[in-house]
Amino acid sequence: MARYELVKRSVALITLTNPPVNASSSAVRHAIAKSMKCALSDPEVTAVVICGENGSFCGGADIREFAGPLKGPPLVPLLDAIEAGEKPVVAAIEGVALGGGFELALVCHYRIAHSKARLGFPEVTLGILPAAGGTQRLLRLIGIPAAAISLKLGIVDQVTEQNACEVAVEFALRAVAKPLLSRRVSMLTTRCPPDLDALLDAVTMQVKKKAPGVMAPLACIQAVRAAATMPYYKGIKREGELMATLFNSGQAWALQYCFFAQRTAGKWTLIRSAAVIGLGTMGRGIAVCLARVGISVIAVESEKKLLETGRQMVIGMLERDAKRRGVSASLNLFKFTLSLHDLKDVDLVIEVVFEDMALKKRVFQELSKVCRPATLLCTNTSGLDVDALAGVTDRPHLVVGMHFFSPAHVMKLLEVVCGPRSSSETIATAMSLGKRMGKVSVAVGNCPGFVRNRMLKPYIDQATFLLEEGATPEQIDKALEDFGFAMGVFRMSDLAGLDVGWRVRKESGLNGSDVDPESPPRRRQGRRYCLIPDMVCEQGRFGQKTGGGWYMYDKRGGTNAKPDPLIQNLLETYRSKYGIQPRNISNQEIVERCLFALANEGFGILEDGMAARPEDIDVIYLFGYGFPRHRGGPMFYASMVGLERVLKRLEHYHQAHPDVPHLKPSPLLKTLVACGIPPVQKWREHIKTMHSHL
Ligand SMILES: CC(C)(COP(=O)(O)OP(=O)(O)OC[C@H]1O[C@@H](n2cnc3c(N)ncnc32)[C@H](O)[C@@H]1OP(=O)(O)O)[C@@H](O)C(=O)NCCC(=O)NCCSC(=O)C[C@@H](O)CCCCCCCCCCCCC(=O)O
Repeated sequence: MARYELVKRSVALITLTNPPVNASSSAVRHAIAKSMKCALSDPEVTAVVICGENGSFCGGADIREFAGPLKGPPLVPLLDAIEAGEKPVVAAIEGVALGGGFELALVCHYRIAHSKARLGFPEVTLGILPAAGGTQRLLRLIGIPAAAISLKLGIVDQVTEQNACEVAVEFALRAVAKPLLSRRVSMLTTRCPPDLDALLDAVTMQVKKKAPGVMAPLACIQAVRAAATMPYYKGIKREGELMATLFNSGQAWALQYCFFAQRTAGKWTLIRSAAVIGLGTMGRGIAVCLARVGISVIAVESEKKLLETGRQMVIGMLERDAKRRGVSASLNLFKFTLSLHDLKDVDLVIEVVFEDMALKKRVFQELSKVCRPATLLCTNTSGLDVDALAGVTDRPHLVVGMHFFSPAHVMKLLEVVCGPRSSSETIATAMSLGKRMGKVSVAVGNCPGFVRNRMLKPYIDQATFLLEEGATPEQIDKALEDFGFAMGVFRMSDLAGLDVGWRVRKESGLNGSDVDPESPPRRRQGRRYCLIPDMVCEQGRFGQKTGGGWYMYDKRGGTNAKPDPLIQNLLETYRSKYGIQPRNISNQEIVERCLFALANEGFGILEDGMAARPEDIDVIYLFGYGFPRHRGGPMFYASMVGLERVLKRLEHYHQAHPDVPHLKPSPLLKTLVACGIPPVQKWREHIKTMHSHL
């Protein structure tokens, strides 16, 4: 509900995490209170920044909670305590700061707002008024009457086009040790026009004429009068009295009902029930995502023992998730079964069985027989041909890929994979289901690996080639982490597990018994191939889960990565076996080879029409691989470096490594350079092939 972390050593960053709009539910208020206590009592913390996750500061009080008994820490004392604190608190406002969200911003000592942020008090549309000090503080800040934009009014201290949170952290560091008294809005005196009574009377008349019989706007005017004529402690009391009258009024109930009715009416959905086949890690996560948004789920496994394990894990996840969100667990939405026949009435099925085409085809054939003709059939394959699966069904137009990322109930990204025969309605339904589950859904074409995994291959390949040439996993990771990734490629691979890639390489004939015995060393299928990842896996080292991978860990599942002499030894033996003279490799080369190869594949994807636009690729990398947001994503990063430079460096590296096709500059990159390097938003105009659905 709120994340607490220390940034720049001395700034406590409190991030509200209550999707979709970070409404200040009782759980959020509780988390804010706890985080503030932590920040104020920690001597290392000199300033605090409050922001909201996913581009939204806070949409105000959780209106749903108004229907029941009020629980959790009350907002007014919580906000008063923030304002009274002795450390500067800065609000970093992106998206919306509405109602209670705006009130939260007003008690912060400084406000940094993104230029597109929206601040305001829409309470009156809900039949109430801003009753957490909003009427009293805003007027003290901007006076009566007031009109114009926030910066001019002095509501915000800085407007930015950048990431508001990062700007706020820098701002907070500068605010340390500055006096706070004048920053406490409740301590200010309201600036009033001399003809206050006449002004308020005129406004009252207008309101009565425009909205006859409506109570909330009139109560707001009374609260304004209180702000103008009373000290804060009396004004806030008056605000509370007015709220108490409105809060339980039929008008407030009706208006709040309208708010939700309007949104419910817009929610025409095909998907009320779904099935998940396979209760491994992914299947369990997907099942939780579905149930979380009220979809009833039939969960299927092939064996009794697996079903029982899956059931217990799902229940545990649901209970933990519900506790975290302060709601009750929706266990009643679940049914667990061993029989596909139970799926005959569901609206949608997501297949999450083992990544084996023959097995998946059998499942899809069976689904074709048991499900009603309108049921959508989705696969969570991470790279297999969605159209080949569609081809074994009686409804290829209703087959689509829904590629979740692990852990599925946490990771925001969803790739909706459009096969050539998937209908527009099918794709639209999968996209809207993704949105409903709170995912960032991106439609992609049906090619091996789709977008994220297809691009990951050249990125990881470069990293392993650099190992062959003399680098260590630590050196490569450090260079990428300095670039901004939370984890370098090897630490990330250890976290994800090395065995999946190993199995995929075996299935593609790159390793194992299918390898052509005639192929020269370190070459497969006509191109350079690094054997080191396979050798690591052959030793049973699959990453964190086995206690060792590219690094060693203190235990299975450990997260503390330490350089492993065994890997160092393996690298040295490998290099001497293949006569490779190790060389010193610069961080610049590491970053360029990994990231330019990544972006180059992105250009290839655009050219093949497998992603609609560079922004889609960047969003996939921001939400599906933790690409550093301040770099914008791989395609934006390439544009910032300069496409001409990217092209030159790729040409240089390809010349040095002609057996690595991924380093050969893509024709689209060349075209963009040749036609004067248009901005990212215009690249689409230069793409010839476009997937019919994208
Ligand atoms: C934020 C928006 C602009 C976003 O718009 P968008 O179009 O992007 O998305 P949607 O509108 O579809 O919304 C998405 C989704 O989110 C839900 N939602 C949005 N806002 C809220 C919210 N505030 N609470 C709960 N849920 C919200 C929405 O329903 C959608 O859900 P779905 O399931 O359909 O996907 C736009 O959403 C928007 O404008 N939201 C409303 C913003 C707003 O009005 N905010 C003000 C809220 S009221 C408030 O903040 C009050 C505070 O001032 C004061 C609180 C103090 C309380 C003290 C109570 C004292 C009572 C005293 C009485 C005592 C008497 C007694 O003893 O009984």
